[in-house]
Amino acid sequence: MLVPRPFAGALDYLPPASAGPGELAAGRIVRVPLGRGESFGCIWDDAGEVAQTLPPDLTPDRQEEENKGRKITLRRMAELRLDIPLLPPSLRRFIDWVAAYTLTPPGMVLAMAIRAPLQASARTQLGWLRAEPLPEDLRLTPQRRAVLEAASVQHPMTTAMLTERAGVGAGVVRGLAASGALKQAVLHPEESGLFPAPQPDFAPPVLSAQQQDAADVLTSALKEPAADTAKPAPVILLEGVTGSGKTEVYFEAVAEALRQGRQVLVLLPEIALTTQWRERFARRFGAEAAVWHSELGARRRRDVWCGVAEGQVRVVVGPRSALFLPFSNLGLVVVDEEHESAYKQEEGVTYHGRDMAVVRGRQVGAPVILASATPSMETRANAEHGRYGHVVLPARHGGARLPETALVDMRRDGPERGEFLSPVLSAAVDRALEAGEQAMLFLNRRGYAPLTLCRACGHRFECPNCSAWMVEHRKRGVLACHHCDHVEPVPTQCPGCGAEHALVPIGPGIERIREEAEKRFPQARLLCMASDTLDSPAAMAEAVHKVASGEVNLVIGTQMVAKGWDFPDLTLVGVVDADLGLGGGDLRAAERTMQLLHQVGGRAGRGTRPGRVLLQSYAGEHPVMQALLKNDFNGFMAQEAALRQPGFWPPFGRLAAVIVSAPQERVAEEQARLLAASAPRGPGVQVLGPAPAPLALLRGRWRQRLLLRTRRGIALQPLLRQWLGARWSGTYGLGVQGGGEGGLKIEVDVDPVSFL
Ligand SMILES: Nc1ncnc2c1ncn2[C@@H]1O[C@H](COP(=O)(O)OP(=O)(O)OP(=O)(O)O)[C@@H](O)[C@H]1O
Ligand SMILES: [Zn+2]
Repeated sequence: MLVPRPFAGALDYLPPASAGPGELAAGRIVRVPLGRGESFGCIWDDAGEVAQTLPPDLTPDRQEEENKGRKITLRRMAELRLDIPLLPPSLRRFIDWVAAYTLTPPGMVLAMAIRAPLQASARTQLGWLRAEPLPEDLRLTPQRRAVLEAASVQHPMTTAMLTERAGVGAGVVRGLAASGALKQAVLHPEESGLFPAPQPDFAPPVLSAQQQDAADVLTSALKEPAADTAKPAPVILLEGVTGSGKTEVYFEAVAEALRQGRQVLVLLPEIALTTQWRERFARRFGAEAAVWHSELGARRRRDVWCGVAEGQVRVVVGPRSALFLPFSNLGLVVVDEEHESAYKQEEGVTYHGRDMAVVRGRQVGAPVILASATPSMETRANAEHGRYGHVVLPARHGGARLPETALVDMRRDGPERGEFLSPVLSAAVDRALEAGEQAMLFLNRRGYAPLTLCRACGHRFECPNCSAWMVEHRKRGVLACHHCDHVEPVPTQCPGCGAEHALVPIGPGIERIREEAEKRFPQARLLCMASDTLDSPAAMAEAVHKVASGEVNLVIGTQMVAKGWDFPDLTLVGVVDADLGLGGGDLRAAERTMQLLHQVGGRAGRGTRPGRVLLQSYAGEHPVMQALLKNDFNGFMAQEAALRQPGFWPPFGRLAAVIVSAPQERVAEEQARLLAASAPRGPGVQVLGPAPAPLALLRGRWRQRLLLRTRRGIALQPLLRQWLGARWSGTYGLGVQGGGEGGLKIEVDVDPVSFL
């Protein structure tokens, strides 16, 4: 029995008194007594794991018995949850694999996988029908009209379905219900059209010759006889310049999997990106894909989860967490924008969604497609060494050209003091807007200003819990820490010297660029897109609609505007601070900046008119800027590889970060030193550190980092287990909070992406 606690493995239980024959199958979700309380669990069948006794803090009375070597009485399961489909074997093996790879207790991985079906209880639910006739005095707004168009007179739909389809908030649905235009009705999952089936041949595009070749490679990977079990299912890198039609091409593979009656999983790095993707999918396949993400209502999550397990859901689109859905018949996995660091989960179970997607595919024999215009170093290396297949789309679709990139040297041609848009960039925006085109200003920083300073005494506002400056958010009137929840009102008086009105914002955030743009381009129809202002899928959908329809002609945004969008009239992209990502010196800073700027530039000129990218930089000679100017992504990556190879940095070696943290700085330092003293050593194995983390203080905890680095052929996990396990046997697993000395915590991050 696997329970959602940080134990090293499964526990033993007696079956419930009432269990019928066949009901005790592995994968069944059950309720069990645990310690003094109760928990859910899943009947597990991993032969390799030794059954564990309950840990002492949960059953203090049993601890003594154990110590005296007496037999332990097994407890009885409380109840079988027959209303939840079995966890299929493939998901159970995946959970085991992720747990072992990331050094996470398997129960914690299980907890992620089965949260959804446990949260909402009953599957019968109520939905809405459109009243017929509609009330005569009904006040109609465009939003209400959209809901009424989405609603049916026969098939009830839930509030979530209606708000999703109409792109409005739940309030609109409630309003319509109150005015009698929507009537409540019982929803039957089978009849409600919850998961309409996508049609593989609904509206196939006419592919260019290049696209067709690429699509053929992908579909033939799916056609290979599954009987050939000696050969693992292929992983294929689909590399295509921005706007080359990668989506259209991998849709052909999706169609093939549908024809074969298999399920498909498409991963996107962020929920925000699903909006345009879903519309395109529905146009191509005549029905929506099932969307999976954390902001769905509990009921919908449960329905999708069960629908995936039972096979009614054919195509799922979602972020990395969708990997843990209980697919029963998975035939294809697509990871779009595979280079995105958003695929890495940094909290709880620290896993990389792209890498785990490859594992998931391999385990069930499903081909995996990794799509990107700027593939990660890891994936490129795998393709170069023949471990992955490689398909390239070298040109944009329909004769569109890649944008011209130019540099604005801020040392020479910079803006006036206190401003951030150079004359060159401003003039270019003016020209684009006058020509009836759209422009985008990109700055990867939320808020108004990243630092606030007292002009009189030099006082700087720092977060009390983190080693980070407080970021001013002027619209909300607060200073906020971007690393913890700390927020305080912007004071009028300096807390250092008491001076009145002496605080000055230093540097720009997106709000400040907006302010400047409003002054400078008074004619522009402006829209600001940042994750804190567009915080729901519906808000996002509305914003996208405004840009696509031309209602807006100047978009100002953070990294969320960089990715995947397809706005044909957008011709100019201005990068306000191209140097922003280069500081900090982490392993992937240059690679990431390159990918981000290349992606954001790739939004320009996707339609009939040519695009232009202007990079404002103080470091024009930097290899990243030079590569962007020459549009030489491959050359840049080859250079980067040459830098990483000699030191066995990934992808030429392996890394795991060990973060030691404690509320007292001294404790963290001491423990990190002790840990370093027992570090594994040997040929090809090295431990770097300890050193204070760049974010030395985070949420009130002092942090020290160690880095274990090995050559490619040497697995990290056994080394980590031996190293950390020997010293920290008091905790119930690694990578989670142990109740150790002085609130000490040791976290392990295999294949780290963030080095903060
Ligand atoms: N064969 C085709 N027929 C019609 N339209 C196409 C075709 N191929 C691509 N397009 C259109 O070209 C545009 C760009 O395609 P798509 O978004 O798939 O490119 P992409 O390679 O995924 O781009 P990015 O990497 O920038 O996200 C879209 O509007 C898409 O509908
Ligand atoms: Zn903070």
